[in-house]
Formats: sequence, structure tokens, C-alpha cells
Amino acid sequence: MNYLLGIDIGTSGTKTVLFDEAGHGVASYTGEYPMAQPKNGWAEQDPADWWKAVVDGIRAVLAKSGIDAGEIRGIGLSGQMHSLVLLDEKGEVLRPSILWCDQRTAVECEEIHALMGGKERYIEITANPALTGFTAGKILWVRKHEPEIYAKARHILLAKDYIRYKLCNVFATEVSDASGMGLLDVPNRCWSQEVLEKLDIDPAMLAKVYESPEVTGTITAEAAALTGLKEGTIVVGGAGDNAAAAVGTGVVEDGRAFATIGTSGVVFAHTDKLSIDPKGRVHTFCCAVPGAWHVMGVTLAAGQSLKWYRDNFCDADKVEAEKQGVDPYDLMTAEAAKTPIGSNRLIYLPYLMGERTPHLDPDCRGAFVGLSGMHTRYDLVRAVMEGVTFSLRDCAEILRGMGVQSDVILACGGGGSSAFWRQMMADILGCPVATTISKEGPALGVAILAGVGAGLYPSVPEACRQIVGVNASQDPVAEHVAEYDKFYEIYRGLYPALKDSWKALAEL
Ligand SMILES: Nc1ncnc2c1ncn2[C@@H]1O[C@H](COP(=O)(O)OP(=O)(O)O)[C@@H](O)[C@H]1O
Ligand SMILES: O=C(CO)[C@@H](O)[C@H](O)COP(=O)(O)O
Repeated sequence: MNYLLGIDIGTSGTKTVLFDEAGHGVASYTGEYPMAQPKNGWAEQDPADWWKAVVDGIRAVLAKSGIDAGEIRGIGLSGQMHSLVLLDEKGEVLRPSILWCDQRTAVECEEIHALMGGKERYIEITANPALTGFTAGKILWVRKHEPEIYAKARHILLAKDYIRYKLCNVFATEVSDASGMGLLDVPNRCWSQEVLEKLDIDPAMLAKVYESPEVTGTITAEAAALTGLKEGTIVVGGAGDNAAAAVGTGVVEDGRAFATIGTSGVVFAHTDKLSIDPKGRVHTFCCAVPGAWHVMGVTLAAGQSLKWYRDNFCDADKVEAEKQGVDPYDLMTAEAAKTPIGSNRLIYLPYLMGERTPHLDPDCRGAFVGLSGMHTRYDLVRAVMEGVTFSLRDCAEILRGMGVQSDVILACGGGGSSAFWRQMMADILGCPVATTISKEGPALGVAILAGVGAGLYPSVPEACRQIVGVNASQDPVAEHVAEYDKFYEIYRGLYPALKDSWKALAEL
């Protein structure tokens, strides 16, 4: 038999899934780890936690499935984007990874635009403005604030590419994830000499760039001994988690789109032609299909908002859920569903970590607006879900404005597993929302890329046609659409009303 392995280094945990050649999941394992927030707006993780979760995951799926590791034809890696890993000359990690949702680099982003002779030139090359979440600002931040660490740095990697280094002993990346570093010439799919020169970053520190289905290395003897994999098994480029989810949901052709509610929230559309928002509110990155791109809007605290609410205010639900043997999220959302649209006139702004699309503002923060003495915690749960979905609508509106359209949106991520949240998405986005038969989005996506790299499938779109199936959609309900529209209009007015207050708070 032929098997493929997909490994997704997510923010809440690493998911390792073994698939057969037809894309059916055979065994899976998730290893979780914490995210540290040492200061307001900072977010870090220890790459050692990712590596442990990967080793545990590979060993677990091999044990559960009982297959011979030699039957694995290829491995694909996916992961949280933008997160900076710095290694010294011995390949040792120099400091915790600074994550995609970290907001400490506002000053460095301004500096990048200045060094480039203006934001316009930078966008022309990298297709995006310098954003606090992206990697380039983080590199400049470490160089300025931790010069002793930067002096020792020899390699700059992203999360999944650090795992590739541990598995294959190579320094390699691929175009989709590299696009989010702010150093790639996105139209030409290679590192930009101009950007590297102007930012004074040594090109030797960067990994070699591949297309997503290309073979980047093979499993070393050391990694084989640690994980149980067979030495010499190929590892393909893989993709950043969103580009990987696109492959796993078949969003690999024009007119296809998906929306994720994971830790972050994303509305993602494939484009065969390069398409850039001149205001930089949505990202344009190379996608995992060689020669094509994607545009995506990102809201930083999507599922994270509900997780934050659950972990701080819903202990009673956790206890009750354990008694009933159900997931606390299912219990909370079932109760929230009993509250009317608009959460009894309560609006939540999901800016716990600042915001990218559409505001590009590291200083804004979350808010409940309209709180009254009659509100229950389930009104607040519903308001959180609605606020996150309004933020996805902000993303979708910009994509529509760029002429990127889709008839159906595929729902992904932990939040997308909730039928109630999917109906809310359909009603708020005004578009049918469906799910794919496989729930393994990014892991399946990179397993498919591994299959293409191993020669099991002729191309990424053809592999998706063979493997990815879609369930019936949930359609928008006209009365709900009209009702949500009223609250969305009020939601849209709240950011401009509060912007200066957030700035003042940040400056205290
Ligand atoms: N049953 C559920 N109902 C609603 N939301 C859920 C459910 N399960 C998970 N979630 C949301 O999904 C988020 C995790 O999504 P996931 O895709 O696993 O994240 P990541 O890939 O960023 O690690 C949680 O923070 C939570 O908000
Ligand atoms: O920053 C982005 C995309 O630009 C995030 O989408 C990260 O790639 C991580 O997302 P999760 O899958 O962990 O929510």
C-alpha cells in the first residue's frame, strides 16, 4: 500500500495524520502546547514543544496504524505562518519563536517602509505592506533589542521549516510560507535581493526556496531512529497552513474560496493571476499550486476569542460538559444558539491581539459594546461568535471588491466544525457555506502535495479532483441575513469610534 503523512504545526497544537493514497485518514494524533504572552500584544512559543509534538505524533500514528514505515511514500509539512525561528551555527534555537499574532514590531514595520524608499515600492516587490505579524519586522526587532542573540544567528526559519531541518538536516522553505516573511519577491517567487540589501539581511541566513510539491530533503538516520520513519523518505516543500488548507479543501482553481475559524480567522481565495489590494488590507501570497497565488484576509483572534472566553468565564460549562461527556464548546454554543440574533443587542469586537484585516492596527483591542445587567454568559458567547464572523465579513467584502468571487465558501478549522457557527457564517457572509468530507484541511493538503512530489498524482489540481469531496451546503436564510445586516452596520461603526481610545491606552 502507499501512504502519505501530513504534519501541521498549528498554534494550539501539532496534528499528524497518516493518509492512504485515496486521501482517507488512517490514524491521527494531536500534541498540544501553550502559547506564552509575556507582555500585552506579545506571543511566543518554544520550537522544542513543536518538535516534541511532531516526534510524538509520528510515533503515535505509526503505532496506531501498524503500517510498515517503508510504505510512507512522502511527507508534507504545514504550519502556522510568519513565526520567526533563529538558529545559531550549530543549529540550536537561540530564543523562543516570535509568533504570527505578536504585535511588538510596529516601529520596525515603519522602518522597513522607510528603508525601502516608501511603502509602495515594498508592496510592488513583496505584494504586501510590512505588517507586525510578518517575519521581516521580527528580524529587525531582534537585531535592535537583542543584538547579542542576533550576532549568533546563522539561520532564519519558519515553524514548519524548523521541523524540516530536524527531520532532514536541510535549510529549505517553499513559496507559500516564504511569502509571509516580507522578504520574498512574490510576483517572481524568489528572495528579493533589493529587500535583503535594503534591510541588511544576509541572504545566506535564509533557506532555499522551493515550490510546494517539490522534494526538499529526505529523513535522516537520526530522525528515523527517533520517530520510527524510514531513512530516505522524501519530504516535500509543503505549505503555510492556509495554502495547505486550500489544497486540502480543493481551493486550487479560480472561483474557489474557504473561510477558517482556527486560532486566527481567514477568508482565502485562489487566483491564477496576481491580484494585490493597494491598501494592503488583505495578503497576496504565492499558493501551493506552482505558478498561482492567493489572496486572503486575516482576523487575528477568531477561535482564540472563543477559547479566551471559555478559559476565563466558562469553568461551570467545562464541569458540566465533562459530566455529560461532551465538548465544552458544543455545550456553550448550544446554549448561545437559544439567544436571538444580535445577542440581545450586544456586539463583540474580536481584537484581542490587535487586528490585520481590515484595520492593520496593532494597538486596537477587544470590546463588548452594549453590555446590560440582563446579559447572561451565553449572550456573551453568541456575541463573541457573531463578532468573529462580522470580522470574516470584513475580509470577504474586500475580496469581493477586488473582483475575487466564489459561489460557495468551504468552512475549515475548529470553529468550522460547528454547524451553528457555519449557519452564522452563511447568514453573515450571505453565501452558502459547505464543508469538505475530510476534516483534515492542512494535513490532507500537505499529504496531497507529498503525493504529487512522490509521483502518485500528476498535479495538485488533478490530485484534488481525485481526493477532495464536498458535503451539501448550508444556505443563508433571508430573514437572518437581514437581521445580521443591521448589527453588522453598527459593528462597522465601532472601530472608528474606539480607535483613538485604544491608541491612548497603548500609549499609557
Ligand atoms: N466544537 C466547537 N465549536 C465551536 N468552536 C470550536 C469547536 N471546537 C473548536 N472550536 C474553535 O476552534 C479553535 C481551534 O481551531 P483549530 O483549527 O484547531 O486551531 P489552530 O489550527 O489554530 O491550532 C478553538 O480555539 C475554538 O475557538
Ligand atoms: O498569520 C496567519 C496567516 O497570515 C495565521 O493564519 C497563522 O498562519 C496561524 O494560524 P492558525 O491556523 O494557528 O489559526
